Amino acid sequence: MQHCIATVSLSGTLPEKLEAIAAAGFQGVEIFENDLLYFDGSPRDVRRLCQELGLQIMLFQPFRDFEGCRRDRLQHNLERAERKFELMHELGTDRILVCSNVQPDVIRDNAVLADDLHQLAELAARHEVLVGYEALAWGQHVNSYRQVWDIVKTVDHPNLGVILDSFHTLSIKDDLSRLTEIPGDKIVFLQLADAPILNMDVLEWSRHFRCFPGQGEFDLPAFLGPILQSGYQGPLSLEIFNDGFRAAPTGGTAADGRRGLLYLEESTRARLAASAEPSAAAVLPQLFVPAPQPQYDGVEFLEFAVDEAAASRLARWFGKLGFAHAGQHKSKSVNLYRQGGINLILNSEPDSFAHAFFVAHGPSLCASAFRVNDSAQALQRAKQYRARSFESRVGPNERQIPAVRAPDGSLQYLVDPGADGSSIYQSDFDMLPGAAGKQGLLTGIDHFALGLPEETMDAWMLFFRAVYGFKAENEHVLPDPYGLVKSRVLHSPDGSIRIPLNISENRNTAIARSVSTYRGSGVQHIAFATDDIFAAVAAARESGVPLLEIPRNYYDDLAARFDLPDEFVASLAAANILYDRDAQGGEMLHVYTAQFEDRFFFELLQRRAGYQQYGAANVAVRLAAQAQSRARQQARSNWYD
Ligand SMILES: O=C(O)c1ccc(O)c(O)c1
Ligand SMILES: [Mg+2]
Repeated sequence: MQHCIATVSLSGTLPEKLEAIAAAGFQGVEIFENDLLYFDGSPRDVRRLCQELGLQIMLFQPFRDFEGCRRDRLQHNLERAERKFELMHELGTDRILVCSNVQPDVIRDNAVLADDLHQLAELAARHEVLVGYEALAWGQHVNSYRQVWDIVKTVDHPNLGVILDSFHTLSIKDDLSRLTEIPGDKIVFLQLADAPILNMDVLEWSRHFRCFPGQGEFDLPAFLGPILQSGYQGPLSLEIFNDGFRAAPTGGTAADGRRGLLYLEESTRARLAASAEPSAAAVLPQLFVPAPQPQYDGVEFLEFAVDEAAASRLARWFGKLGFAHAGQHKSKSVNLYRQGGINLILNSEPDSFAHAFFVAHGPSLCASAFRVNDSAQALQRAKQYRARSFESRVGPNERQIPAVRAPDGSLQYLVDPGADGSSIYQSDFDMLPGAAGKQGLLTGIDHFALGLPEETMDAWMLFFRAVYGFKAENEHVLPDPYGLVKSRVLHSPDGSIRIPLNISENRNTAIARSVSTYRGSGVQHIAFATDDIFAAVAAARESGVPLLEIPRNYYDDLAARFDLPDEFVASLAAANILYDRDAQGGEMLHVYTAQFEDRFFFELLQRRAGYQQYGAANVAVRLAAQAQSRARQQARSNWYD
């Protein structure tokens, strides 16, 4: 379908916005009146600029507080409209949005509103433009698309139709069943926005918290599906009022918007394909179908960008945690460490992607690799979703692994089993005696958590949902001793890959400090799975892994909360193991290591009886314990001691 976006959705000057919109591949644009007012050129200049960029001006908006106004204002309002119609000729657009009146003195009589809109439609006919009437959710009298449709039906004029906006309909949980009543050709325009579910004043919610499809929590396919079924063929247009977007780099936001519309098309298509109605089958050919999302089988490896010195320090940590040095790259300064099904790579190759990443961020996670059933297909899907692919320099006989750039520029490799059954390591590495992987106590990567700059969370959500088909779990707000942390887990549909994403608005929380240390997003911790947490802790202690100490008070509370036997609680306390239990009796037992150079730490974790969460209740305990440990360390290192 054709894609359009309102200029209000982006930061920058009008020419900057238009350039970004064209570069992202939109066919059209809604000119928001304020953007025109602030532009130091004529409407004809805007028209020319759009033409040069290959953009069609699909709508001009908004026109406010027209219908049902004070009777002595009506003539003035019609004259005001006429001036806008003339302006639209200069812009070269034939559609205008009239939003429902929000003035307290509006006349609450649909016959009067219909009469006013009839006069407006007559005027529009003389100017050969179309008027679309939109219900604002906070409209004084008209606040639902159902009222708008009733009035438009009454007026019954070829130059007046309906404008639908998903925000105004879904924010008030409006009845969607009458959407199919509106014939497609009576829908003048269709605006789409997602949003997080928030309990707040609807006007404030709309003006500050809208986001792109796939970034929020609205059921947009339930809204778009019926509209397409009733024959709407016009563009899908984004109209996003969002404080973060107004401040974010223009090009990236526009690109996210395009991805959001593609994702909405794919999700709506899936919904309609499951329907038995013939009108649903009829619209499928219009909708975006990318390559199917891959099937996943866990994390293949995690790769760290390091220099020689950091490589040897981190390798010592890996050794203490039971990893074997399993391979040495044939042509690069890259080493593989392995235990159970876990592969960790240290990359200190000068003049490489990892090196550039190291220079920018210091010791950090520069790449992760997902095991997929078909990496070529997974890469194709990523490209269809306009992700950037990456090709690394490979030596002779080394394997080129398909890779995609994540929103922060780090890499995500897509690794499939390969036709000849050989592993990616066999072709590129000289394998060492420990190559089979030490049969240690750690068996796999349960999850790895990232800390993100606050304003980038939306982009990550959409990227993982669209490109990889990951699911987003509900947001948790967690207390850090110095502020709040918001955490949302993304996981592959089968649960084999889990990535908690964390943001914080406060400046001194663990997440905020992580963002400042890395100068951007970065890995916060990596959780290794074990089948025997007590043995894993004993082994870690034995080899001198510093573990995070948990206060005694925590265990007293635990005994009370879960009614656990005293000896069990004592054994947890002795090992600094945190505990959680879900409603079905599933259990999680976990410990944390100290931080590696104030950047990231490891978690050893055992899930029992199908426990699926992350011990959110324990995060606050961990954050407080980490803050205390940092304070102790600082006290020890004071210069005057
Ligand atoms: O917030 C507003 O005023 C506003 C204006 C125009 C729209 O199309 C809309 O959805 C909201
Ligand atoms: Mg709107």
